[in-house]
Amino acid sequence: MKDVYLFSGFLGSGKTTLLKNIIQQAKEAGLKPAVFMNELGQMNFDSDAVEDGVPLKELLDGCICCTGSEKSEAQIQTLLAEEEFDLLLIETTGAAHPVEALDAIFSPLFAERLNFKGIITVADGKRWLDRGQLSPQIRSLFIEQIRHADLILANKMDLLSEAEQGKVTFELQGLNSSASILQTTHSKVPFSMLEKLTASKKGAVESAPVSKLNLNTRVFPFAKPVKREDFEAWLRALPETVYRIKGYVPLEGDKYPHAFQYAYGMAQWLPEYMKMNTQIVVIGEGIEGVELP
Ligand SMILES: Nc1nc2c(ncn2[C@@H]2O[C@H](COP(=O)(O)OP(=O)(O)OP(=O)(O)O)[C@@H](O)[C@H]2O)c(=O)[nH]1
Repeated sequence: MKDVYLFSGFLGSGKTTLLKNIIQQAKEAGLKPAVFMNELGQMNFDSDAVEDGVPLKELLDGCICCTGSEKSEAQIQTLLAEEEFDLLLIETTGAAHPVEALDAIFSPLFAERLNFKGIITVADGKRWLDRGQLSPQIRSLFIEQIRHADLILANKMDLLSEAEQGKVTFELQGLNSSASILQTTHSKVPFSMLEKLTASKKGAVESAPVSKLNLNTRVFPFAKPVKREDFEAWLRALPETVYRIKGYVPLEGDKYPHAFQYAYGMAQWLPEYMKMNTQIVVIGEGIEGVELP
């Protein structure tokens, strides 16, 4: 039996960061992880985060739930048939309801082969404190992701004061008293803590299905390099309902594009050392009017 862990959490909360940490730790423990990811939008930036040699399957353009769990089943079946691995790490899109995403894992096809260990939900502490600014549907998804977790990471603690850290932890625990909760920065959790999980039986899903969310994704290819100041001014002017941007941005004067991440008002630039497809994906509500600078 192969242990399966499901990583849940809102857009930009730190799931890919967790994935990278756990891949590293599992390898150090002599285990071979495989990864199954799905992405909202047709681009697979996050798969760049998975190092070579780790078996990886992706489901682009949607979440496990809304593109049909059959497709996910097929991908997992291929992984099982073609690859040697000890554990499976599944990163769901930030727009997925964690329980709906379980459908594929609990397929009778895998009953003898997969041992589901639990849902690990990464919650962005700052976003939690400011949840009043989210639309009701998005807020309820955020809450569902916490309620169904077996382990909650109260993440991005470095961005909060001690009092805020306490408040977040207390409130998250109040939503789900049966889950363990850990305060983290950059989703740092010992793999041994995940190994100790034994998943609780998941009940019926009561909340609004994700398909009713008004989340949209748009992909913007760059025709030419942009000035960093112009791009940053554009970011500041974006509506608050833009939750997530990722991609590769060509900057004037630089040979290679920069990997770019934006989550909840915070931008991160990382230099790249090779040619990448210069485009970004923007995820949010009411983003029809958004155009590149
Ligand atoms: N300051 C701070 N930044 C963090 C922390 N954890 C992750 N980040 C940053 O937050 C951004 C989003 O992190 P990811 O791990 O890509 O988030 P994700 O949940 O995989 O995002 P999606 O796949 O879009 O849902 C990145 O720029 C990370 O470097 C943290 O604890 N503190």
